[in-house]
Order: sequence, then structure tokens, then C-alpha cells
Amino acid sequence: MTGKATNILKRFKSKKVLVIGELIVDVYVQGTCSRIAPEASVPVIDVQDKKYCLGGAANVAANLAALGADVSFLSACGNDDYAITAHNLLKTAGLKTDHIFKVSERTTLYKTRVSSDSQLLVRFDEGSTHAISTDIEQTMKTALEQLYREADAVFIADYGKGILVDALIAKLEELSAEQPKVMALDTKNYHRYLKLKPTIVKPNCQEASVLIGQGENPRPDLPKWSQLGETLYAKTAAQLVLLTLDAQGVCAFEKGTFKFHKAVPQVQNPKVSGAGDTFLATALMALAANADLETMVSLAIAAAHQVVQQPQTSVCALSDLANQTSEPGKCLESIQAIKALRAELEKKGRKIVFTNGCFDILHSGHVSYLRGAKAQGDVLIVGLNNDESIRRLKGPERPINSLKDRIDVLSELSCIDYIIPFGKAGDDTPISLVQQIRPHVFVKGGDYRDKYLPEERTLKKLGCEIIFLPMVADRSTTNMISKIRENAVFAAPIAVN
Ligand SMILES: Nc1ncnc2c1ncn2[C@@H]1O[C@H](COP(=O)(O)OP(=O)(O)OP(=O)(O)O)[C@@H](O)[C@H]1O
Ligand SMILES: O=P(O)(O)O[C@@H]1O[C@H]([C@H](O)CO)[C@@H](O)[C@H](O)[C@@H]1O
Repeated sequence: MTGKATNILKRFKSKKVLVIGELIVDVYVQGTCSRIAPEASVPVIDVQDKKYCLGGAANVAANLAALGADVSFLSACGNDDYAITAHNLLKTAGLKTDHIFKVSERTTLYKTRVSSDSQLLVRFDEGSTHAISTDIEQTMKTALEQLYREADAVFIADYGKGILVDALIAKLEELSAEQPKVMALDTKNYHRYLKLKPTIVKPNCQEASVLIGQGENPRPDLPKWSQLGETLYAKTAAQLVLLTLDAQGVCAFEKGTFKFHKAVPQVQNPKVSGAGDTFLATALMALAANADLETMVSLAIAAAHQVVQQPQTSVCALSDLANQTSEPGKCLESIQAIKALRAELEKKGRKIVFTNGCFDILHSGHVSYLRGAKAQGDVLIVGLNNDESIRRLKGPERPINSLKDRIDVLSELSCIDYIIPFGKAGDDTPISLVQQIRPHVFVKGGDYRDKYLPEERTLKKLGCEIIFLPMVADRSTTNMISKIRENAVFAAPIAVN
């Protein structure tokens, strides 16, 4: 993934997101089965472990918090043991609980999954599913008004268990009409939100199949799905529809038009419960951070890929997502990597700019020159003399900074796309690199305008344009070293790496 994703992720931290929906506690009972019960032919599970996780809208809130968002979670639950469990789990996840309204007439929702080894045997769903009372409805409406106005984005996690009553949806419509916000919607009842016009929804293939009236047993064949954009748009009124097809990847639609399909990394025995929450939470954060559609979907896929490999409902932390999307280093070492890069750039029609140098102690002349070099094309590749090469070219006291240090420093310059170390005894010229890279433009500083360039003949044979950029006066590594020496109280020899 490109540096774009990295820049988008940096903007996640400042986002305030409102989550409204059902708070659910997921209970995972893990055991082993070695016998059948005497009273009936059912397995006896010797329970070995029981885990409690945030589920439903609470899992969405936990995912958003893990991605760096400042989350406000609006919900109602019972005033019971599972409400205490949920409260503790929310606190552990760094979530505020002051807008979780506990009411005695409700029982907190919880789903208990019983597994033997990794085989799910049964799931019990418990808790109140009736609509919240008018009192609680009014309380939540008041809270909704305040929290909506403070939010950058809204996530509606409607599990159809009595929280998202008509009055709250109507309030959302009113608020959205006054102050539109990016809004993600996860529901099985899209028809209830048509007037609200959510920004982004994420039906899976079964939900989409039901949505378009083709029943619950879809065949996730891609060609069919990519033609259903108009229908999905009509059924959801969502500007963006991200249709998740399990291992078949994701189809992205914008206002009914199919935009692209993205494959997903394949995982053996994926644990999908909660992965949809992670996917849509990440997509919403990316949207709120002004990501383009392609980057948004890639980030959502990367986050979901992380959680489907976890045994229980879990989250993808911002740091984990950053690690997954951080671009590989800029430094290319192997001929194969250089060849692959050249082929990729040619396929994309990119204009390649090449330059080379020692860049021992980086100074503003270098920076101005490298920025100017990048401006000559689309991609800047820098040939960087290795340490032995610099010793041969500039003397035994050089370089001051090792190749690794110089790569680290140059890699932080956004104008440089790739760095390739070079130089060997008997040939410290960039000729062989030029032959491999075949740049469209070759750049050196003006100090080379009247000097012999051994690579010039090769460049001309390649039809490569040669450009000399203006020098920044009084900036050179040699000068810097001299200044350091002159200013040193005791002209101690400069440590050579
Ligand atoms: N002051 C400057 N302004 C613009 N370009 C520069 C400047 N100094 C060096 N360059 C360019 O940067 C590239 C790397 O040069 P190099 O690393 O030798 O820099 P330097 O400061 O001249 O080093 P040294 O003093 O050790 O020779 C070369 O293409 C050179 O033309
Ligand atoms: O940092 P420098 O000394 O500007 O870079 C040198 O440039 C030489 C130039 O390309 C003429 O061939 C090159 O030969 C040398 O290896 C250094 O990169």
C-alpha cells in the first residue's frame, strides 16, 4: 500500500465518532468434548475457559477507539450483572460509559457461544429485544442531539433489538438535514434509513442477496454482483456500498456505479464474528480522514484481515494497521527488485527520474536539488554511493555517515521514492544502474555541468534527458566538515565510520 495510507492513518487520531446501537456482550465458552450425556444424545462440554468480549455496537465502539477515535457510545442496557461486565469491558477499551443508559426493565443483551476445540456447537442469545420506553427514548434523543453535533462521523449499529426506534431515526434524519456528517450504517433493515441516506454501508453477500430479493443462499459469483450497483443503491440510498463477499473479496459501488473489486488475503478457518464491525469502522474512519475510495477499502480489508485471525471478537489497533500498511522501505538491494520496479513503473507509464550521489552529511543544497529532481518526473530513484565507494572517491576520512544512516535520512524525504546503493572497486560510476533503470531523465547538480560524466554516453544511447540543476551557494558536505574542524576547540580527528 502507498504512503497515502500512512498519511490517512495519521489523521485518525483527531476524529470524534458517535456510535449508536445495541450494546451486546459476547461470551465465549471454550471446552472439550469426550463423552455424550447419559440423559440424551448430546455432547458434554467440559468447560475450560470463558471469555467476555464487547459485541454489537459496543464492539464497533471498541474498534473505533482502537483506531484512535474519540468515541461517544449511545445505548441502553439492563441494570444487571452483564451491564457491569459491559461497563468494565468498555472502560478497559478506553471508552466512556456516561451515555449507556441502564434501565431496570431491560436485560442486557448477551450471546453465549459454546465451542468444543474450535468447533462452534451452539449459541444462546439472551436479553431484552423490545423497544426502549418513551422515557428512555426521550433521554437518548436529548443525548443524541448533543453528541451528534460534537461528532465528525456517526456509526449506526442497528442490531434490531429495540434501541434504534423510529423516533431516534427521525431525530437522526433531522440532525443530518441540518448538519450532514459522514455516516456508516450497519443494519438488516435498510428500508428504515432510506430518508437518512447513509454515506456508507457494508452488506455481506447474504444480506445483499436478501436485500435484492434473492433469498438467503447467494452464490458469491463476482460478475453477478458487479452488476447490482443500481439495485443496492436503490435499496440502501447509501452513497457508498462496500459489498463484502467473504474470501471472494470486496466490490465497491459509488452511487450505484461499480467502481472496483478488491481481493482479500486468504485465511485458513477465519473467525468472522465481529470482522464486519472492524471493516466498516475502519472504512468510516478512513472516510472521515478524507481517504479516496481505493485507500479506504484497502485499509478496511487490512483491518478485517487482522481480526479474522483472532479466536474471539477483537479489534485492530491503529499501530497494527499502520504496520500492515506501512510501505516497504524505499531501499532496493537486489537486481530482481530493481527489474520488478522498472517493469511496474513502465506498466503504469510513470516518468522515471534518476540521480546519484554520496549525500554524506545532508544539507539544504541536497534537499533543494532532490526536490528539483523529483519535479522533473513522477518517480525519483536515487543511486547512493556505498561507504567503500565514497572512501575511494572522497578520501579515507569519508563518509562521516554510514550507508545505513544515509539511507535512513534520505528515506524521510518525501521527494525520494526509491534508493539503490551502488559502487564497486573499479567502477564507482552509476553506469550499470542507469542501464538497469533506463530513466527518462537524469539529474545532477550544476557542479557537474562542466565536468566529465562517464555515464553520459549510456544516457544518450538510452535517449535519456540530462538536466543540471542550480547549485545552492555555500552548501557542501566538505564545507560543513571544514567548519566543524575550524570551530572545534581541539581539532580532534573526525571519527570515520
Ligand atoms: N549546494 C548544492 N546545491 C545543489 N545541489 C548540490 C549541492 N551540493 C551538492 N549537490 C548535488 O547533490 C548531489 C550529491 O552531491 P554530494 O553528496 O557530493 O554533495 P556535496 O555536498 O558536494 O558533497 P562533498 O562536499 O562531500 O563533495 C550531486 O548531484 C550534487 O550535484
Ligand atoms: O555525490 P557526488 O560526488 O556528486 O556523486 C558522484 O557522482 C558521480 C557522477 O555521477 C559522475 O559519474 C558518480 O560517478 C559518483 O559515483 C558519485 O555518485
